[in-house]
Amino acid sequence: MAKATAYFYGRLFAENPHLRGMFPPAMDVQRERLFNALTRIVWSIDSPDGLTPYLGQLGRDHRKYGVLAEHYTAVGNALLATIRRFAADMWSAEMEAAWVAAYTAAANMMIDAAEADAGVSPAWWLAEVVDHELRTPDIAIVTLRPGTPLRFTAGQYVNVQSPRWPRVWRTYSIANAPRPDNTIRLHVRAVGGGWVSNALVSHTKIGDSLLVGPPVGTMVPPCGGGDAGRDLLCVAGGTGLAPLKAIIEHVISSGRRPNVHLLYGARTAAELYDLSDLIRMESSFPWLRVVPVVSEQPSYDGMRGRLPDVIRRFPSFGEHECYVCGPPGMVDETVRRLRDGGVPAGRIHRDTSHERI
Ligand SMILES: NC(=O)C1=CN([C@@H]2O[C@H](COP(=O)(O)OP(=O)(O)OC[C@H]3O[C@@H](n4cnc5c(N)ncnc54)[C@H](O)[C@@H]3O)[C@@H](O)[C@H]2O)C=CC1
Repeated sequence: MAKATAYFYGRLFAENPHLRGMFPPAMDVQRERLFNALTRIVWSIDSPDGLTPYLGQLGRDHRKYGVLAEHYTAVGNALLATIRRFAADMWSAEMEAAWVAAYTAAANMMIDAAEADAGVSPAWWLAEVVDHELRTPDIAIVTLRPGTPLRFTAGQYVNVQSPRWPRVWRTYSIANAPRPDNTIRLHVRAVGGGWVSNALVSHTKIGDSLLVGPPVGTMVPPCGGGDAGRDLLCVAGGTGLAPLKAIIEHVISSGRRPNVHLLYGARTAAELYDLSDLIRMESSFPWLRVVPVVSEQPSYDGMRGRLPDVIRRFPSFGEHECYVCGPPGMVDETVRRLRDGGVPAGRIHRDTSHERI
């Protein structure tokens, strides 16, 4: 696959040199994003119900790059040349016709969504940093106030760009439900080699400006019907807490009173960077139960273990609406355990960074 993506970008930039300037200098994350998007489209081609909203979000999110309708033709040609080359013997005229039709339909959905969005919403927001709190040496909580209101649903995420790294966008979940003052909070861990995360944690201060893309993501709270009445289980690993905190805030502000279990995992007690806030939420909303779980500190005197294992110590969550977010390995294993424990797939909502646009 690495060879095919390298060929694709080589071909795209050779035939359209002016497009290179739209991409960041380092293409590693970009390659992965393209692969994720294409995989998602190919896997969903027979289920347009899921694909239409996904392509709509993808099209709207691409406005921040300055993407125009003609760019889709350039990308389509480079993709076709790549598939033709790598599928070699298996490729036929019928397959090519089917592929062109599928690509054109997908591109048109993205273009239509972007055009409709252009009438009602900015392509990106300039946001002022109004608070910056270092909770551990490498985790910061950054509060932003977008210049014009950014409408989102609890559980969604945004792409963020720092002036330090032009054209490099990284995704962060919004860690709060919509607020009257329009501010949004991000939980950011500086990761090794992470350009944007290090810029946000160590080189950003109150008064700075960042660029924020449109809200995306489908891990949102139940919005009505029978499921809205269910109790909730939220399983958060590290900064994967962010969207789950937003969902819990949303549930609290909706006036509903379901029981909410939040299992909040970190490697050490010191990494439970948001525990004091969560305990405050717990004391004002008695239906919320916060359970901190520490996996790599034998001296910790609370609940110890790995999140997927800890779930088994509780009575079944078979009747709950379950939300899981954190490192991909943790999410995969937790989802598997919940399924094994009798939770139907439709009631498990997940968000991992590798599935992001
Ligand atoms: N910052 C944000 O807004 C969001 C972050 N995320 C993702 O959440 C993750 C958070 O990472 P960190 O804070 O560095 O977490 P971490 O690596 O410190 O781990 C947090 C918890 O997950 C458990 N864990 C880690 N890997 C596991 C595995 N393979 N199997 C079972 N349990 C495992 C740990 O035991 C710990 O309890 C990142 O992958 C990030 O991309 C997801 C959504 C939003």
